[in-house]
Amino acid sequence: MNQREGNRERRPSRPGHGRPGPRKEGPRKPSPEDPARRVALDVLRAVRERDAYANLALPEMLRNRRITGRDAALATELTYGTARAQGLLDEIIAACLDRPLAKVDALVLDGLRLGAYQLLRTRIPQHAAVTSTVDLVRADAGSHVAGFVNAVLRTVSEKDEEAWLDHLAPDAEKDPIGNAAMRTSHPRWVARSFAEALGDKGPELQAALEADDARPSVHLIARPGEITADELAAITGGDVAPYSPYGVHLPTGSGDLAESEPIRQHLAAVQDEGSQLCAIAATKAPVQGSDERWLDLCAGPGGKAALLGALAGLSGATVDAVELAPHRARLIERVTEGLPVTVHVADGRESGLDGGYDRVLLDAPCSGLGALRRRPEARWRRQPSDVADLTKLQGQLLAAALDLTRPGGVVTYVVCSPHLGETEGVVSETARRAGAETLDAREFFPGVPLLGAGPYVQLWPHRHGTDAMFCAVLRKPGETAA
Ligand SMILES: C[S@@+](CC[C@H](N)C(=O)[O-])C[C@H]1O[C@@H](n2cnc3c(N)ncnc32)[C@H](O)[C@@H]1O
Repeated sequence: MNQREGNRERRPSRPGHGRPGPRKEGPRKPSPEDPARRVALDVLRAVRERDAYANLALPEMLRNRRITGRDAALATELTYGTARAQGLLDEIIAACLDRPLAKVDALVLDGLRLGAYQLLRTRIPQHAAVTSTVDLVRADAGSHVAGFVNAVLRTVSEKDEEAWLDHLAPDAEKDPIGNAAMRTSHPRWVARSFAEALGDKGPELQAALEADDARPSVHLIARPGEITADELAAITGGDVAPYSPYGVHLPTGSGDLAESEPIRQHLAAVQDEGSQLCAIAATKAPVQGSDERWLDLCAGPGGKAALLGALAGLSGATVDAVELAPHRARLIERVTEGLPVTVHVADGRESGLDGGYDRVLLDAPCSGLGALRRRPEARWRRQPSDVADLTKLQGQLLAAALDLTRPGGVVTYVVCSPHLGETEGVVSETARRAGAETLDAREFFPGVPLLGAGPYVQLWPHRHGTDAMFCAVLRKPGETAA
């Protein structure tokens, strides 16, 4: 039943797009009665209006409004859950309207998404989900929209999520990718790129998308030479990571990490285990001859540079870290303080550095499709055209990385994406042009299972519990240094 059929008398005259009616000016006061939902709605709005990142905006708002405990947990669940499920929620909301979704005022749509998420994916009672949402939207967009929001949400609540999916999802036989995409709330093009990388449109694609839709645990790195993973796990109450010797997994929902003592003392940092494994691989690939000069060509904000720097310090090497954005270069300086790392603000394609490096890590700018689970709204913000722009830059940076490497030295190419354009496409073409040898990267991920046929490594949330990082290792041809 659509909204016209079921709730005609409740619908407002027309809460038109771009004409939201009377609104309060300036920042709205947090509602004392419902601080959690107020924060969630304000973050969703900031994401939409200012391109804010939910995982940065939310903790800041919680801190500023002094929201803690159960309210903070509820705000987190509602904000991230709604942002992640946005496309699916929109499909369902659209099915309850008698006009295009684009005609609904954006402020009202934020509220409808938040309300629909509560109805479909939480155990919050229907009455509480609807009434609280109506109250919030009324405060933001005016009383005239209250009946409309109430009516739409009541129509949403007539089915549970599974029933909506049965109603709306494409046929699984005819369109398996479209079906899996909708069932796991992913854009179709993202699901297709996963399917192409996995070589599967069936159960494994479904598992990969489901893992990508789940809230991930936070991974920490115990800084080599500062603290061991065992010690860090004991202090934080986490578990030692299965593959990285420096990794610790925290339980989901661990509190404010900025408050964590090991992080405050710079003994540990937040870093996905997949990122740790790729940085370690960059130090493991055998080079022929000297092994003292390392380069991190796209280093900001410095997670991998800090790990490289610590390992370089232990082995007597030094690291040059290049970053285009000055503010990100400053972050590298901060996290590599005391380590043998020199930071350069430059374009990696024309860094002006003297070449002849023994090892180069290129952790290239990428679509981030491999870390969507950590950035709730990202899957709806990214566009297929982003990838085309990025692959050109990635190819240029990889060619520059090979130029800066001495004969016999190695380049490790990493992206946080499984998209074949950014992974195999960039590497095979650039390696061919440069005449570089492709090494079997699986050898530098000891103990990590399910790495496929090689020579590249593609990690996956559903197989490894990591972000979907890609890693290729190339050796520059030519004479070796003594
Ligand atoms: C994937 S991030 C690197 C993450 C980093 N390795 C870490 O572990 O923290 C890519 C970085 O490359 C930088 N970047 C983008 N274009 C660049 C260029 N042409 N030269 C150098 N750095 C660039 C971005 O600003 C971004 O900080």
